[in-house]
Amino acid sequence: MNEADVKNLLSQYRASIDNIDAALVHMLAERFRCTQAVGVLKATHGLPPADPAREQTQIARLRRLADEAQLDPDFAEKFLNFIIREVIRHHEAIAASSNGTENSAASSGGQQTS
Ligand SMILES: C=C(O[C@@H]1C=C(C(=O)O)C=C[C@H]1O)C(=O)O
Repeated sequence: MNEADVKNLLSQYRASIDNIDAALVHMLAERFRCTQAVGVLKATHGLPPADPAREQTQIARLRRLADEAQLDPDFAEKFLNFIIREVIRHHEAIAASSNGTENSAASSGGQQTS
């Protein structure tokens, strides 16, 4: 393979990587939009920000899916835990702010400002 072919192939891979990164951002934005609404629901009804039993179910499922997809299950677990920790931080902030109705997902677009 000559230098021009290598450059061409590299830029093709990078175009796919850029598309995948964009999809990840959009998927994460949608996920956080949902979890912000869950945070408001929980705060309004006095439910705790974290649900460790639900998390265990999600982790077990994601590890299975990762394994099937030839993705390292440990990496998948770490990635999910990283996201969940951030969600719980948002839920704690929502619960701390009045009764949770003012800091709604609809009004903030799912984005945490603090
Ligand atoms: C979103 C929730 O709140 C927390 C965040 C979770 C998540 O980001 O998937 C899962 C469980 C909870 O600890 C929920 O209870 O469903």
